Amino acid sequence: MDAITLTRPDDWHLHLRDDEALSAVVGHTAAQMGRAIIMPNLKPPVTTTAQALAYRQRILAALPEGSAFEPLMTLYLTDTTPPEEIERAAESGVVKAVKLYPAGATTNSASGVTDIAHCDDTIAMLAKVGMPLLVHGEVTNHEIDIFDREAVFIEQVMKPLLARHPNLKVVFEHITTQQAAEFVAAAPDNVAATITAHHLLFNRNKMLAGGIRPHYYCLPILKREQHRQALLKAATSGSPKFFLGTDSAPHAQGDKESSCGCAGAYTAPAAIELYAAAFEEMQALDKLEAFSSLNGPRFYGLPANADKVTLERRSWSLPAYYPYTAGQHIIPLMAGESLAWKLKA
Ligand SMILES: NC(=O)N[C@@H](CC(=O)O)C(=O)O
Ligand SMILES: [Zn+2]
Ligand SMILES: [Zn+2]
Repeated sequence: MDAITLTRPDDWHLHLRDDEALSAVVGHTAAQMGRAIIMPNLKPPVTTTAQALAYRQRILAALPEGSAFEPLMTLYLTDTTPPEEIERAAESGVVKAVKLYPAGATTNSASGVTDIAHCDDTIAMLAKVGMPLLVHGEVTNHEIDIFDREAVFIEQVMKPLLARHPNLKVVFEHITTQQAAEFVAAAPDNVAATITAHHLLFNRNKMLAGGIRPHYYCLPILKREQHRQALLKAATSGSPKFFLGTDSAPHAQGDKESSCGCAGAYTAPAAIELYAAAFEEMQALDKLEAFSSLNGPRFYGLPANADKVTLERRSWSLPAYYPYTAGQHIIPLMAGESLAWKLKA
């Protein structure tokens, strides 16, 4: 097979940042994706519908001329988000989901939720209006080993949350473990998951063996091979519960290559090509369209994109870097390495 035609994909988990950084990165996603769920972890975070509307305008203003890319906005849940904010969000038609960051779990999560019990009425309102709760699923108890934080989260937070709110739509974001893949596969239809390309392609050896590679450091952290295999199996299973979410998370080179480097992998410029590589590894390219373009809209209650894209089998190399904010570069995942598939322009 030398070409594959797909319904245009969407990215159900994306970081676009703001200002100069936003302008530097948004075109990479807009060249591939019809829509993306935009993460709200700005500094300060996007906690109100009014802020989400204003952020959406800044994204639209930063898009390349003529782009039809549609940003789908989210709110950042805090201990004090009132249920009325969820009603406003639902009425806006522009905010599509609310994001739960356990306080301290990841980049810009300091204002996140300290105890989910504080949010019970607000989460009940989400269930009532049918708006998904997107979850960064890692515990923040620093006594728990970093490689175990997702599996422990399922037991300590996810299961009690769903027991309390059985109809709540939940997206377990960027799953990285066999436990999460199996949990979502067995859960009722109101529970789904996004999977990144990097967690499908790499295990922790890529980051840690033969030298430390900071551009592969992201949260949740890359796990051992057994978990990668479970994610590949889930993504290519044909189950509508699993869909594309790159978690493309740009950070300046200097902030990654540091004695205390930031978490986040930059995959937006080659997003669909990276997923194609993972699906090809499983000889499951025939399952790529459902994962990339159909399952996500179905879960969010939106139509699939009307246009198509074509991937061609053509070897190309990712550049060593992309320009970022003044004087800074971003190093993409697989910088300088080659990929077998290329999206036709
Ligand atoms: N994934 C990451 O490693 N980083 C994300 C935050 C997140 O999605 O947890 C970021 O905003 O940089
Ligand atoms: Zn996250
Ligand atoms: Zn993210």
